[in-house]
Amino acid sequence: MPFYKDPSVKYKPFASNIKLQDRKWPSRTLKKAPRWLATDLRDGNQSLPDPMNLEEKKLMLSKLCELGFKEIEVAFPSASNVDFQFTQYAVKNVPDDVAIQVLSPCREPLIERTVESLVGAKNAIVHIYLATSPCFREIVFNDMSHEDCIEKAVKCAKLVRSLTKDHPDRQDTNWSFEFSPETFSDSEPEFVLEICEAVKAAWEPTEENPIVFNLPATVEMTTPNVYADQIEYFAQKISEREKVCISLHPHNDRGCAVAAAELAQLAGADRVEGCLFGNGERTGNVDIVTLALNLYTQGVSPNLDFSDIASCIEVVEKCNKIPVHARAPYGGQLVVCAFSGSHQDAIKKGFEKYDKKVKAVQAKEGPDAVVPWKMPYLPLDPQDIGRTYEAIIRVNSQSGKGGSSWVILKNLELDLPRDLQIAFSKIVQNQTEVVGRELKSDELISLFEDSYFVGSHSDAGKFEFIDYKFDKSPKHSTLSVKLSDGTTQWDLEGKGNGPISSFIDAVNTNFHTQLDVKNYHEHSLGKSSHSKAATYISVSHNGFVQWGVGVHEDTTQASLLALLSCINGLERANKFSSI
Ligand SMILES: CC(=O)SCCNC(=O)CCNC(=O)[C@H](O)C(C)(C)COP(=O)(O)OP(=O)(O)OC[C@H]1O[C@@H](n2cnc3c(N)ncnc32)[C@H](O)[C@@H]1OP(=O)(O)O
Ligand SMILES: CC(C)C(=O)C(=O)O
Repeated sequence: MPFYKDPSVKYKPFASNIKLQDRKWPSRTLKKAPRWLATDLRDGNQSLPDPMNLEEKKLMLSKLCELGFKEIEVAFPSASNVDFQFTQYAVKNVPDDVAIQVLSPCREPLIERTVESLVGAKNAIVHIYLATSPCFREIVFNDMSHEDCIEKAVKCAKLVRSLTKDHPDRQDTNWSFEFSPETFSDSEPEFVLEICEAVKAAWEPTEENPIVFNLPATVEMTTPNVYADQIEYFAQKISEREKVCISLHPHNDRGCAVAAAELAQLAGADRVEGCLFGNGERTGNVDIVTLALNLYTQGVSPNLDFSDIASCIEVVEKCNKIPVHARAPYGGQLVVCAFSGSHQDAIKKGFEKYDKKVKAVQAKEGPDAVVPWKMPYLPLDPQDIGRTYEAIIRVNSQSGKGGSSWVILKNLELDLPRDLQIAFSKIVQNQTEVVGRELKSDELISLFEDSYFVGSHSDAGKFEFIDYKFDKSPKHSTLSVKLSDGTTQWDLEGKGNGPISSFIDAVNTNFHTQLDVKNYHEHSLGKSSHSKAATYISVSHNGFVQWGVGVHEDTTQASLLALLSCINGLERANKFSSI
């Protein structure tokens, strides 16, 4: 098959059929959430290679309710017994404020079976569809005329009416009605209006219980601005607008479903149908997670709760048996991760500034005060959707010092001084090249502890710390320190104006070395009275610089451990011998 040099011989550009005067949507912004309809159990389910079994359907339904959906399309009840029975399960089990929606084609026996499945529901929406576009009328319905199409839709609307709101035995249910002119976006706009007016007249909606006209981009065929124009045109022209709820049902064939849904809401739509993480026919239905969190990050409540996105992903993956893409907006595993050095640097600095601001504002205004989010590379605070900060920064060969020091800070609470960050990042870089992949957090932590002999690794070097005694005098302090290498024990003594200089004196005198302290940093760990001190020291010896880290409840011992860490580092690099 050729990939055409001139595709216009085969594909014609979408001929926009809208003559919209004075369009309003381009200058509007989204200020409130739409009514949402989750169709994971219908459009989502019908497109799965392995449709959900009963247990999976129950799990999905319960998750959708928990997320806060108030309208859920649970099935196509005339398709199978499983769909029928599941609708009855939903009737009995959804909370009273949730409306169950089901779908049927415009085929009378199927409509009857569909409505039967809803008997006993508190709130039910019967949804019927009929394709209206020239392509479908010609190909699927064998040249069905406009008139025949309208007649069929009206007949079915009347049938639904007689089986629901006009049925004397079914008055305990709050019945609503939805009509979808399927393939709306490829249909003649005037014809869509004509068929919807006829269906509306047959149903006779009220302001309190409007009819839902769901206007699907059954197949996405053009740019989202055209869909927005089509919706604005319909919204302008349909009569009794207050008795009509305009619903969107965008598919994602061109990858623009989210944009199309957003622009079409600006154009006047009230409601959006979609699926979690964009499951659905072909490329999927519009992704409701993205739409909702797009609103959230603009400061608009989506009226859906994604505070535990991980459990949402877990349910979606279990029920659909399709993984959520690692780059799916907001939820994807990699979307809050930065591997590259400059991104990590910016995020690390961003968190330092933000945390400082939060502390200052909360000290002034109380612990519940919230600071507006301003963070390079992260449009959403990962904590808001239940993701931990540890996952944000991950380290591979593209990372710089900021990434590995962030992981150490978040896991060990060690706030490494800049020069130590640089020294450690060289060790990390070397290791990522050796293994040829990302280093996981626990590998980085081990690498750090091994390199600087901290924590449980403090015994890994040649010298082990046994004990010390420090006599402070105004002129010259004296330090006695016991070290061991497992076979020999050294009792060293040195003088200086503090424990560090005394230790250096003790080592230089005993081992005939010329150690010189270059850097010293210290901070406390933890907030309790048992908090520890973390000390970072670098020493030079014969032009070679080695960093060491010491952590201990006793500040002096923390410094001595850091010095011993330096000596063990020098020893390991064969740099700890006298000249
Ligand atoms: C865009 C959408 O997602 S629409 C929803 C689609 N979902 C599904 O189809 C899932 C459930 N469907 C099913 O299980 C089956 O299709 C059933 C049980 C409903 C019907 O099965 P069948 O009777 O075997 O019909 P079949 O599946 O072949 O459907 C095609 C028939 O429906 C007709 N049809 C298609 N859409 C509609 C409609 N909206 N209204 C009326 N008839 C329609 C077609 O013209 C065709 O009729 P024909 O056989 O006279 O040519
Ligand atoms: C039934 C309708 C709403 C549909 O699924 C579509 O057009 O994609």
